[in-house]
Amino acid sequence: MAPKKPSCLRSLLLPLSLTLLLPQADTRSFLVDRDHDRFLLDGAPFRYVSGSLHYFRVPRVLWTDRLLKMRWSGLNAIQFYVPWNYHEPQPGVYNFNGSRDLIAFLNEAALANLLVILRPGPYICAEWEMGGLPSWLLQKPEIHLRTSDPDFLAAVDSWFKVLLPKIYPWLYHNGGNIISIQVENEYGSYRACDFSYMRHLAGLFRALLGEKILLFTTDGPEGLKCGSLQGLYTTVDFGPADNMTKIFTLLRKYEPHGPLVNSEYYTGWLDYWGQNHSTRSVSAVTKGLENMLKLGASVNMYMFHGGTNFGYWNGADKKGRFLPITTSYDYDAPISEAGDPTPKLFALRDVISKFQEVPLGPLPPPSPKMMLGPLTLHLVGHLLAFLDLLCPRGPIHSILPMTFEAVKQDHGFMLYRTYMTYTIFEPTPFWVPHNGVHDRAYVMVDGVFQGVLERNMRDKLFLTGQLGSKLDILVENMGRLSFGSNSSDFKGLLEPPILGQTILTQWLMFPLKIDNLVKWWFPLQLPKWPYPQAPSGPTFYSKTFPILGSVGDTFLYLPGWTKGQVWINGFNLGRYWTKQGPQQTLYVPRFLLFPRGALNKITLLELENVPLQPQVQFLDKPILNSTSTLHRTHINSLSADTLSASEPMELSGH
Ligand SMILES: CCCC/N=C1\SC[C@@H]2[C@H](O)[C@H](O)[C@@H](O)CN12
Repeated sequence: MAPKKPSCLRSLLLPLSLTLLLPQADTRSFLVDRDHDRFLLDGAPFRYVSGSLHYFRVPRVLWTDRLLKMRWSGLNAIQFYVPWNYHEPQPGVYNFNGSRDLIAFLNEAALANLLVILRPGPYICAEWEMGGLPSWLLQKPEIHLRTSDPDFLAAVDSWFKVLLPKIYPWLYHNGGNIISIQVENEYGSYRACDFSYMRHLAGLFRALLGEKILLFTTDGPEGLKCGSLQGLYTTVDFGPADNMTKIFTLLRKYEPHGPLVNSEYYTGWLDYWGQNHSTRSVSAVTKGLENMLKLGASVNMYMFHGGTNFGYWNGADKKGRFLPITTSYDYDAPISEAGDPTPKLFALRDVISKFQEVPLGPLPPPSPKMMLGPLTLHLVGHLLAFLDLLCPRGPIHSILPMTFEAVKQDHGFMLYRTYMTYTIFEPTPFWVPHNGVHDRAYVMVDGVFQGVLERNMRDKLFLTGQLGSKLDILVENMGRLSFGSNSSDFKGLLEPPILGQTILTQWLMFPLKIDNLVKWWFPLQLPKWPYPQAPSGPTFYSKTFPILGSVGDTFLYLPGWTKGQVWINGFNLGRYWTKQGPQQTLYVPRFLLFPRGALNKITLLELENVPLQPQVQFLDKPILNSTSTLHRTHINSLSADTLSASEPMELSGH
């Protein structure tokens, strides 16, 4: 389906027979039939069986593959968010190119014969950085996010006046494939409960999208009171372990008539670094789906394909302590992070086939996988040795430390530097009051790594140093809170650190542009290391390697490394945290790799400790469920030849 075109042009684009069959834009409709508790599509009873996938977690070259697999699974619709921060990196600067080409994704979905349930926010949650809100909103520190705060609404209006006109032609009644649009996201779970805000959003959507498009809200059962709004169709979200009858009965208090809708039926769940890998059983998920379909409900399965939090895009939760989301968003979904069908997919397809026609024909086979290595990486240099290149504009000086937001550093890392104003002979406590490290701080004195301070976890180190010694603190932003009562999750040193009895002042802030360095400046002449000790702490390692045969999808395995960031041929693959788990491998889509002997390059920024053998491997299977304790047993279980293989060998691509 293409967006609205003059009917004469449409008839030229389509064979006459098809033109006669397809309803013209002026007769296309997607409506709620309250008399019969159902949807109507072009006047005929319709129920959607939908699945969520996020274009912003899947490289564009893989969109078609994932969408066709979802169509083959029996889905007739997909649901996805639009992350504001993915498209407006700075105020008034917009990016809808490449893997951000939202219209191209809508078109790919149309070509796969999939309708679309769109969720443009402005807040989206989704375990995405700051729930999709741009961090530059926090340059006004007093802003009240997700409320009728005029500063927040002004930014929202400006963003939606760019976004919504782009999707207008893609609304179903205009000839496109968007059948409904969600306003906000689980607003009832947010402390503000600001109806003026929700009414403002509803008014903005109506003003820019017209009266015909179905607008809806989604909330958990406990959020319906503050999350629903008159004029917006109310839907719920719940998983296989929840009481469907009880929740749908509660929903009927808000929508006495019209189709029952579960907008997020959880097929799996998210993972946090340091916690066990989450799964949901095939039997429970399929049973719950069948029960809902028997009721005539429309259902969206969250997630149907999870994908990956590449780069720094993961969000975080707060459950007693700060919990960053892992790089993998596999979600134990029916389609795996690498795009492979799982037993859960086939079981769900069988259930769907009992209620509606599913496409025939074979599902595309799993993608070719490859193993490689182990590769031995070499030391490129300590992060401090590249400071001039990492911060070409030079540092910002301030008496007190400044946050990432104050210096307009959205993601990644910032170095904070001060100088010791007296000699400290005895190990002296060093800490940041009020849990003020957001989120991890790698502390160095004259280039020597002293240890890590971690939000909620580790708040004190003991330091010594000379008068005039450099005290360097590399602070890592581990992703802003994507759920919970306060999304104003400022990053950096939120308070001036204290050494002994001294509040440390006179700071230099170096916002680091690491991705630019990795992309453009490596390989470099090894910079001179100005300190007597060997580099320790944040250090770059790298390896250039050929792949002799064809390439396949693969999973980067970093045994013995601690925590850091990885780039493959300049692409930021995401964070690793081998020491914490449960994720032990990073998904590497084959299109990132050069085949047939061309040179590839892997670059690591290891933040803590490098293994004695600085090796990595590429495996043909992911390891997502191995916390550090389990991990050692897992290492032992890996076949000896896998671990002891010599340097790069011919690919076992298959
Ligand atoms: C008890 C759950 C409250 C938080 N809601 C969640 S956790 C996983 C999912 C995604 O974040 C999704 O974006 C939310 O809308 C609902 N949900």
